[in-house]
Amino acid sequence: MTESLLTITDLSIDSLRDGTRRRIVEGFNLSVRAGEIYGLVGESGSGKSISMMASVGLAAQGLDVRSGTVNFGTRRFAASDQKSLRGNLSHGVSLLFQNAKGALNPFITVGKQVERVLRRRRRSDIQGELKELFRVVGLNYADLGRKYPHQVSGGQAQRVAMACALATEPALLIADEPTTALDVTTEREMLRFLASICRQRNMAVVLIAHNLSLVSEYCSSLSILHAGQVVETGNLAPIFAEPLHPYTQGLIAAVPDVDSPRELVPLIGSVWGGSSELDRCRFSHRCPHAMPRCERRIPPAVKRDGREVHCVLYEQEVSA
Ligand SMILES: Nc1ncnc2c1ncn2[C@@H]1O[C@H](COP(=O)(O)OP(=O)(O)OP(=O)(O)O)[C@@H](O)[C@H]1O
Ligand code: NI
Repeated sequence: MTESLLTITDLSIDSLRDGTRRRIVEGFNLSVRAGEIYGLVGESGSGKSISMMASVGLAAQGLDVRSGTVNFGTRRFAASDQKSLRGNLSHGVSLLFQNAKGALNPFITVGKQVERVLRRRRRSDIQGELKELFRVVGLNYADLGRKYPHQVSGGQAQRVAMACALATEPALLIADEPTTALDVTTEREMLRFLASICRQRNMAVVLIAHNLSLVSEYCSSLSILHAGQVVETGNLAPIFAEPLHPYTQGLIAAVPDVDSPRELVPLIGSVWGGSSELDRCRFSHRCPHAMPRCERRIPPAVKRDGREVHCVLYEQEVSA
């Protein structure tokens, strides 16, 4: 099996908003191999973006990285050392966000914007490489290179952003809801395309998303995050075949199935409800199986069939 490219271990992050300290990511782990698409799924506010941004040294103001280590290739960093993470990972990691159109500079043609990124690492044959990059992302440089961002479609803008991201030949791409702003057809096209680039370049991708069913079509491994805690993580197939965590079960039950339509089961309650105690399962206030011990400590990690589940329902397996 290929070695892991990026491994995040025991990442914890506090928020310092309004003068109060709040633990918003607790014991986050993730490991992605070269050439693999890794899905990171959870509801809005569950901590997907801040976990990944903090892992590459881009934790925003108001956040305090309390613990964790990041291994990237053969190097190891303390997650709290954001400066050194930023300095060292900026060469191997690219980021892709939603709303590419808004992120591109409206006063510079899309061709020039890709060219600028390209110039940071290449000295020769810039024009040839530029045309090639446009071709790789499925765009024609002659048609689009001289257009300004407002003159291209949302899907085309996202491809331009992808060309910028690929121009540095990253080993890892963190795609934070890259298709949320696109229509369903363009969204699938974009993800299929991402998957093929990932294979061709042996590039690792962490794909952050809300939509579990969509992500599951493209990734081989998955982490499901709830209120800053990973609830279930590992290989996609066993998680889908037999979701163990009640939250994963709820998410999968909420996915419409075209082949066998059934009533959808909406998840009740909000991500951050429940008591503000730190050492507890943060899903217990929404959980149909909640019991008193869920409130007493962070649930243990239980390994089963190529995945790990964090839930007291399986804790007898830890000692077994
Ligand atoms: N700069 C910040 N300072 C303090 N708290 C923050 C900051 N940025 C985000 N948070 C808080 O961290 C939590 C997780 O935010 P994050 O953006 O990672 O969620 P997410 O899972 O990416 O959600 P979405 O799907 O909406 O993007 C939220 O409760 C948010 O309010
Ligand atoms: Ni986010």
